[in-house]
Amino acid sequence: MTELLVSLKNVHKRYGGSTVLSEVNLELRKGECLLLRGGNGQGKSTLLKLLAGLIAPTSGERIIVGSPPPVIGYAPDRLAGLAMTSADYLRHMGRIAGIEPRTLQPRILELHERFRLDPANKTNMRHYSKGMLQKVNMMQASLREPDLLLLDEPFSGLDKASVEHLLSSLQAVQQIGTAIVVAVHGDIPAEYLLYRTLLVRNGELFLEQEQEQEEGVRAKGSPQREVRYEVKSKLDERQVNRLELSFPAVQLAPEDDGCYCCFIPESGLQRFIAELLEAGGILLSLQRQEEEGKQ
Ligand SMILES: Nc1ncnc2c1ncn2[C@@H]1O[C@H](COP(=O)(O)OP(=O)(O)OP(=O)(O)O)[C@@H](O)[C@H]1O
Repeated sequence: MTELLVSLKNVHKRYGGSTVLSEVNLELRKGECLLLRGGNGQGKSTLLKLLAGLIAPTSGERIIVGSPPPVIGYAPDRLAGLAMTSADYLRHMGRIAGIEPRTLQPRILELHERFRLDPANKTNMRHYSKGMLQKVNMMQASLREPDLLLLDEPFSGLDKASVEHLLSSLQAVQQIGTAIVVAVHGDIPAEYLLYRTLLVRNGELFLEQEQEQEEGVRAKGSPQREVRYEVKSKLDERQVNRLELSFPAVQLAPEDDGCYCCFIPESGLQRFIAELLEAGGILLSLQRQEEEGKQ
């Protein structure tokens, strides 16, 4: 399995007399994406804050793995419109986070470019739209190139094009090995992201699904294309079981020559290969396929 970053072991959280989370056990690994779904007041934000280390469990443990420990970026559910520009805000936050000025400035420019905001915009953030504030919120969380990115309702206030753009940015972030946890109310059109979904209900976590979408995130007007990889490998039974457990949505089909073949969407390839090799499997061939997607 890929590297463990953070785990919660038998965590309970109470506010006053009321229990918000009970017996939460959760492991987050490099490069994975976890969607936390649930209605209002079910405990999603509380869980994100526990993972971020911003609040302590009432009982149970939060374990951080690695030396140096993983960098964690956290974007709360909303950012207040402050009387400063986005670049000034990020400069402040970067200094507080201990980023050196010569690294900070290019990082701020890069994040403005990634989230399509103008770094030279002199407008105060208090005049920003909800969507623009949401972007600055995520830029703040991404300042230190986090190993784990925790996002609370990042899509609220974003129009369709911005949601699609954010999803493709998250895909790029996941592909370089960053783990992402996103709290949302409903479903998200998370094409290309390989993720598993946990439902937070009455303080407990329920595994919903591991989702693998093969349709691409599409820029308006561009042709719709699906990219996937045909992976052929030599695996024993134990290795097949391990891969099936980690990637329930992927079918490992036995071939006549005793090898296994499966199709992996581009977004999940890196994680799948890492797991296959770590389990001791032998990679025989990898073939890229690109075809017209369905309308
Ligand atoms: N600091 C706090 N003090 C007391 N109660 C709190 C505190 N923070 C959260 N709660 C309560 O804990 C419960 C879970 O809140 P939380 O914000 O984690 O839910 P949520 O699933 O994120 O909800 P939403 O989707 O509405 O943001 C709610 O009943 C909330 O009122």
